[in-house]
Amino acid sequence: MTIPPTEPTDVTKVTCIGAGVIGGGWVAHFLARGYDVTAWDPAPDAPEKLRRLVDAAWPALTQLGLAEGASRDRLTIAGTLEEACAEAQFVQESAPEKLDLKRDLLAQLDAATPSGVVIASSTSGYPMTDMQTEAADPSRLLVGHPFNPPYLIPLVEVVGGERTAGEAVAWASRFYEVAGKSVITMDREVPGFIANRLQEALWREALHMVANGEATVKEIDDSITEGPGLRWAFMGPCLTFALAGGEGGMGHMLDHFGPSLKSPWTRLEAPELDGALRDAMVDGCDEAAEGRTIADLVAERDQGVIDVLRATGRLPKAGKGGAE
Ligand SMILES: NC(=O)C1=CN([C@@H]2O[C@H](COP(=O)(O)OP(=O)(O)OC[C@H]3O[C@@H](n4cnc5c(N)ncnc54)[C@H](O)[C@@H]3O)[C@@H](O)[C@H]2O)C=CC1
Ligand SMILES: C[N+](C)(C)CC(=O)CC(=O)[O-]
Repeated sequence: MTIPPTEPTDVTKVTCIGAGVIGGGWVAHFLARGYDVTAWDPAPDAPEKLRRLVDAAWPALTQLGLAEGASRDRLTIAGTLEEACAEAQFVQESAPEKLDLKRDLLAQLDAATPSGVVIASSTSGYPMTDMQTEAADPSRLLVGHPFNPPYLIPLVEVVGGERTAGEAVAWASRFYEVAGKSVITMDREVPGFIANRLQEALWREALHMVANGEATVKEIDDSITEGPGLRWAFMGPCLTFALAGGEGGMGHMLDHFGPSLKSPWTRLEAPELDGALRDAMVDGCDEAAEGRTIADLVAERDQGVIDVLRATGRLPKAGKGGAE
C-alpha cells in the first residue's frame, strides 16, 4: 500500500457508503465533527431517510457541542458510488451484513477510491480477511466497528485482515481519535471483535430466558438498567467483579465463585431462533415500549447517553479532534 496521502489530522472529506441506521449515524457524527461528508446508498428512498436520521440526531449533537463550521449543509448525496469516492480522504462502508455483498462492494470501493485512502467496514462480525478477497488492493481495507448510534457512543474497534497493511490500521486508529472516537486497536482478528463477543453472550442468555418462559423482555431489560448496567457505564465487568471479592479482590472472587460458574458456562447451547421466539421478542419489545414509537425511543436513548457521558465526565470536546 502507498502511504495514505492525507495525514489523519488534515482530513476534511469523508465518504459514507450505505446510509441506514449505522451509515446514517456515521454521517451525523462526521458532519457534527466539522467534516464535508459525501454519502451514497442505492435505495431510492435513502436520501430522504438519511436526512430524517441526521435531523433527528442533530439536537443531541448540538447539545454535545458541534465542531467549528459543522453544518448539515456540508452533506452531499452522490448519484453513484464512483462519484461518492472520487475525492474521498477516508471511506466508511456500512452496507448490509452479507458476506458476498461486502466482498463485491469493498472491491468496487477499492477501484473507485484514490490510491492510498483507507477504507473501513462497519461490519459487526465478519473478519476483514474474509471480506478483502476480491479487492485489487486489500492492504487499505480494515474493520472500524462502531456502536449504535455512532454519533454518540464513542467506541470503535479497529482491526485489519491478513492482507491489511499495519500502517493502514495505525492511520485509521489515529483518524478515528482525531474525529472524536474512543478507539480499541486489535492486533489480531477475534470472532465478534471484543464488545460484540460480550454482548452476544448476554443476548444468548436473554433469548433463552424468553424462549423458556423464564423472564419477560421487560424483566430482562430492567435487570440490566436497574442492575449491572449502572456499573458498566463507568467500570467494566472485570474490575466490577474484582470488587465482588471484597478486600481479596479478583483472587478471592475467582476462588469463591469460580467453581459455581461451571454449570452456567456449560449448560446451554445456542437457542433456536424460530418463528415463535422471534414473535415473542417482537411482542415483548412492543409491550416494554409501552406505546413509545421508535422515534420516541431514539430520542430517549440519545438523551440518556448524553446524560451518562456528562455524569461520568466524558463529553467530547467541541472541536474537530475531540480526542486532542
Ligand atoms: N445496526 C447496528 O446496531 C449495527 C450495525 N453494524 C453494521 O453496520 C452495517 C450496516 O448495518 P445497518 O446500518 O444496521 O443496516 P441498515 O439495513 O439499516 O442499512 C443498510 C443500508 O445499506 C444500503 N445498501 C444496500 N445495498 C447496498 C450496497 N450494495 N452498497 C451500499 N449500500 C447498500 C441499504 O439501502 C441500507 O440503507 C452492517 O455491516 C452491520 O453489521 C455495526 C454496528 C451496529
Ligand atoms: C446488533 N449488532 C450486533 C449489530 C450490534 C453491534 O454490532 C454493536 C452495537 O451497537 O451494539
